[in-house]
Amino acid sequence: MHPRNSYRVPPDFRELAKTYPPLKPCLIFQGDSVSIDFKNEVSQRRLTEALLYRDFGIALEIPLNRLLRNILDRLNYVLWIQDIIQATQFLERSPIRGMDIGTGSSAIYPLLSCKLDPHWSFIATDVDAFSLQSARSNVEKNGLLERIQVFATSPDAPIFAPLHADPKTSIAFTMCNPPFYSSREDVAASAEAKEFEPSAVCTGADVEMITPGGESVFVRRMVDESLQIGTRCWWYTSMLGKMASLTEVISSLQGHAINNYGVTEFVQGTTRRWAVVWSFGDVRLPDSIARTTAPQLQSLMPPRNTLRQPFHALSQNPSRLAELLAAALAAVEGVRVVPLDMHMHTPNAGAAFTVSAVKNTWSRGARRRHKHAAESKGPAVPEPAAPGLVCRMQWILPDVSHGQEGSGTFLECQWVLGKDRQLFEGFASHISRKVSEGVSADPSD
Ligand SMILES: C[S@@+](CC[C@H](N)C(=O)[O-])C[C@H]1O[C@@H](n2cnc3c(N)ncnc32)[C@H](O)[C@@H]1O
Repeated sequence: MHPRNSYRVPPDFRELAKTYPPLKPCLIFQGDSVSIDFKNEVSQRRLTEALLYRDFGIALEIPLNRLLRNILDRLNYVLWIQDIIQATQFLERSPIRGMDIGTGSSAIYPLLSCKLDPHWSFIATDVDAFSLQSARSNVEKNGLLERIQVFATSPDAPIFAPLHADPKTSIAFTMCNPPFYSSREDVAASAEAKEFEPSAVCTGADVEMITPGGESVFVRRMVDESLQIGTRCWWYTSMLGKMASLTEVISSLQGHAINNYGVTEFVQGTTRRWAVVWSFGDVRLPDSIARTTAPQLQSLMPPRNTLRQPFHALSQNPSRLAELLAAALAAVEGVRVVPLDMHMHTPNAGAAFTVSAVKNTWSRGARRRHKHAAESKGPAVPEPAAPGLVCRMQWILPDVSHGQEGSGTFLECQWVLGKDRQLFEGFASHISRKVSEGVSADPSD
């Protein structure tokens, strides 16, 4: 579960019903304990409505013939999108506009997101007339008509129809909980497999749950379409309910040479869901957002954007480490180095710098080419204006409260911006080597 998801423990149903009286008839009293019947569709909906009302001030009516099983996984997904935007907001300043593909009758993602962040707005699409009407009414009931635009589309139209309709529109992200199954038989087979799960109520309409080829085909259509939309959307994302679909979507991204992507896993009880993110921009996500530690997913993970080199010597002398790092950075020609106050964000962070480089000036080959150009006195080649690499270099100092990983001293290089992985890895290894040389030459340890 996402660390900011507050639903780690079951609610006090009695108290909840006091705040939201329509839940009262659903309460089941057994001695001192109070619960509800999770297999009862009405009870489930009242519980979801009650939590949304109490915790987010959202007034919602969930029709009995449409899906909204629980909000825990919906909240997990919204919080992960928040993480992505917050980590990369140096480019996408507020206001932030997102698009929810297949918003459903509740418009749950736009409502939750807009209640959590007053700077966010949404385009919310769907193909189902009933859901569109119900979504509009829920948006209106919550006074969010100015921030959530409900957009009717059709199954044959492009999935990102609103971006096609207006080529000037650009957005920060897309999100989607796609129809999951490929057919009624697929729904039945899945229900059978879940026979013994305690809360296996699934009462969606066919249009919500079924799409030709299932979720994998739907999301791979998104990948194909995103090639045309490109950087008019910074972060394309989708939820996935089957591990096999995740494998197929990642393989589609790799097939299109989309290397700026990430995967996360949402675990809730025995249920696992995944979400995938990709981008054509050059902003790189921290590994904490784009990679999971789940062993069975490692083969699907993108390469690391954070490289760590252990340093045991001088671990008791953070100010000397800071000097060595500053000196190694200062010795690289043509890079801009800005010191950062990382202590505000990471308690065990030592000295930290943001480094921007227009091009490779540090490798032996680059230095040789530079010397040759200077000697030949030919016409000056204009420098590119934008940096080809931005990264954050910092010391991570021992911190016993952070378990094993926090118990050593590391030089960390986090890729923040750029298209060229070799440039990033080459720079990280150059600085690491220079700092190592400085540490070895230092008589004080
Ligand atoms: C699994 S439901 C998700 C509903 C809601 N987002 C939620 O999480 O509760 C999938 C939704 O996608 C809609 N849908 C199906 N095909 C679509 C398409 N091509 N474009 C937009 N929405 C579509 C369905 O009508 C349905 O509302």
